[in-house]
Formats: sequence, structure tokens, C-alpha cells
Amino acid sequence: MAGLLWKRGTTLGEGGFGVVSLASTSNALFRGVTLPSLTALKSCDFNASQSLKEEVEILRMHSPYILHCFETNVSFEDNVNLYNLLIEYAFGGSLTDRLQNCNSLSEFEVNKHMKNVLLGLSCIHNKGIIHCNIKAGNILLVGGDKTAKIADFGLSVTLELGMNKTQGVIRGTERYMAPESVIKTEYSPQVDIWALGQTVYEPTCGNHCGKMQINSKLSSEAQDFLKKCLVKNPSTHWTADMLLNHTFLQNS
Ligand SMILES: Nc1ncnc2c1ncn2[C@@H]1O[C@H](COP(=O)(O)OP(=O)(O)OP(=O)(O)O)[C@@H](O)[C@H]1O
Repeated sequence: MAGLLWKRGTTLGEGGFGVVSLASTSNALFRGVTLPSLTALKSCDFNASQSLKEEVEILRMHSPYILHCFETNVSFEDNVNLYNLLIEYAFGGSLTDRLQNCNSLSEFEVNKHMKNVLLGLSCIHNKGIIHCNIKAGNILLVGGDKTAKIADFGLSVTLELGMNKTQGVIRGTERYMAPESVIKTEYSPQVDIWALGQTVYEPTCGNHCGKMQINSKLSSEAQDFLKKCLVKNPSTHWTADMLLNHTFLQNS
């Protein structure tokens, strides 16, 4: 693989689109930027790489709260042409991994992660991009301070200028999907806010099958934050920018 700035390491996991591996770079210089010695490599068959190619544009946005893509390239491995994204390695794994390791998170930690995710959502929503698959598994913890960053834009949609919703095929993970996307396949920035509410709801309130019951042991600020995320009527929803000013996030 002459010419590549990285060496593929162990497999971190597999998703619907392909494989994520660890990669070492020997701190190579790429376009004036020193690459971190450990990165992640998201790869898929070149012939089925359209979705990854579209994702790259978002991962190059330079938001501290969106997983960054350093470079893209094509490699020939095991007789297959692979399209690769060299992306930040999330040393802390995903929020799902974090939850599996400790069962529940303190309000302080939830608060810190949610603020970062909302900063990322504010950035994309203000550009007309809707993630459509916000969930604990797509929130990765990066760096020594485990900064929460939004990953996996494979299902994202970009709204046309002046539009505030789009209709189409069902996108997302059922458990986290807003009522309007399940019933009418409608997508607006609200679907990401609803999914974020579900992401906080599960570890803090339990995974109930019936009626939603917000845990009364949560602080009143946290309970109100959840209610504002899980508004059923999309026309009265809170935006990422409004939620960033919610009292629950003022202490993080
Ligand atoms: N940058 C990264 N750093 C560390 N681990 C990662 C990184 N990107 C993905 N992973 C891990 O690799 C695995 C596969 O991730 P990926 O996002 O491709 O699939 P998924 O989210 O599990 O499934 P799907 O794409 O079908 O929703 C997951 O366990 C994920 O936490």
C-alpha cells in the first residue's frame, strides 16, 4: 500500500456501510497538519461508497463537536478497492460503551455530553443538515477529556434553502425516531432533538415499553430539559440553540 499515510490495525467494529478499523499514521504530515498517531479508518467497497462520500463533506466541517475526517483515499486490499475515511479515533468509545461500563451516568456527565452534542447539532442545523440517526452509539467520546462528538452521518439529509422539513423514506433507528418521522416520514431538525431526548431518557428513566415516565428523582431542571426535547408537536419544539440556554445546561 505504497503512498498511504496510515497502516490498518485491528477492527473496531462493523456497521451497515462497512468496517471501522484502528490505524496508525507515524504522525505523518498531511496538507500541513500533523496526523494523530492513532486514527480510525472507516472503509467500504469503492463501488458502494456514495454514502461515505456524501458523509465526508459534513465530517470536514471543523466543528469541535463533530467527528473530524482528516483525509480520504482508495486502497487495494485483498483484491478489493476500498474507499477510506481517515477519521478521529474515539479513545473513549461511544456513549453506549460508556453506559454499558457504568450502568447509569451522573447528571453532571449527562449534562456535559448533551451540551457538546447540542453545540454540534446547532452547527449542522444552521446549515440545513439533519443527522436523522442521533443515538448513544453515534455519540463518540474523543481525546483525554472524552469530548462528546457526533459521528455517523450516513443517514443525514440536507434541507433545501427555505424549507424546514423534508419527506421521504424512513430514516433512523426506530427507538429514537420522532412521531412525525414514523407516521409521516417527515424530517426537520426536531427529529434530532427528539432522538437526543430519547438518548438521555433511556439511561436516566429506564426503557419503558408503555407510557413515558420521566424519573422523578432527576433534578427539576433535568426533567424539564427532557420534556422540552420530547415535545410531540413539531411546530412547538425547542431548537438546539434554545436548549443550549436551558437552565439544565447552565452549570456545565
Ligand atoms: N472514530 C471511531 N473511533 C472509535 N470507534 C469507532 C469510531 N467510529 C466507529 N467506531 C466504532 O465502530 C463500530 C462500528 O461503527 P459504525 O458507526 O460503523 O456502525 P454502527 O453505528 O455500530 O452501525 P450502523 O452504521 O449500522 O448504524 C461501533 O462500535 C463504533 O462505536
